[in-house]
Amino acid sequence: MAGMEGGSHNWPLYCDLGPGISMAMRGPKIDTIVFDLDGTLVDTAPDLIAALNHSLEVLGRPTVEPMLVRPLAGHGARALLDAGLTLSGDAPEELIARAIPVFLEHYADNICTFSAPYPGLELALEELRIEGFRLAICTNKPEGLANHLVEALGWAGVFDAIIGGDTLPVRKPDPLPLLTAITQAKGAKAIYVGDSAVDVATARAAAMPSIAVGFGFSDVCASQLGADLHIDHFDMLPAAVRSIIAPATLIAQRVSLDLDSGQATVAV
Ligand SMILES: O=C(O)COP(=O)(O)O
Ligand SMILES: [Mg+2]
Repeated sequence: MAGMEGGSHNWPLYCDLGPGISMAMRGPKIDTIVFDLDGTLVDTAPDLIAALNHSLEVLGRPTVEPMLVRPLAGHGARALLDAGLTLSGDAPEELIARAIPVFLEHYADNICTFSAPYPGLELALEELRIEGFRLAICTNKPEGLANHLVEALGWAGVFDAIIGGDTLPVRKPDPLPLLTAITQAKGAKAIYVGDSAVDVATARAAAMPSIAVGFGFSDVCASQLGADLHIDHFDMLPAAVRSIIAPATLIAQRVSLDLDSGQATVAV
């Protein structure tokens, strides 16, 4: 680890470890893993884009190639409709407003036709549960749709809390939905796992570490999202969680040994 060779180091050594790791060291112990939903737990893009294309057909507009709008799949109905309409001309507000209920009705009726959890997710959740973590969802998807999807996937009871984009007066990147998810899950502190820059910003605003997944909807590479760690497959998640928590525990213990003497140094 950078800066740990050579016997002892002046406080604060944790600065070498990145902002999320240093946040993990302060205050209560991490006991909860909170997940974003669209593009993180579940590949919902096919059903969202099917709802978009249905809405475009109803409006008499041409349908779109899924790959053209996939990066917007985690940005909500309005952004998808705006992009879908713009591709074939204009996207006036009045048309978007008319299309939103059409989109939402079709999506609600077909929420889990093609949507599927990302590979390795269920095993990773089980492993985290066995290690004693609480599990929660913090998504910008409307809460009703989030609950509907979770039930359709057979996940009733898997998560200790589900906070949607309309659960509170504010949504991500405001930290309140993430903090509320932790409180509702009866946790104290979390790592937030997400697929977008908004998710990383939310974790940062809540002073919590984040892990970015590289298989979601973002067109920015996961390593560039500013998260503390990034993973390409859910089988890497339990180790990523441990590697955020373990060095913090290790260093905190070594630092506390020397805090008694008033000399905040770390013995290696
Ligand atoms: O549906 C949305 O608006 C975004 O959903 P997400 O926050 O789970 O990515
Ligand atoms: Mg997302």
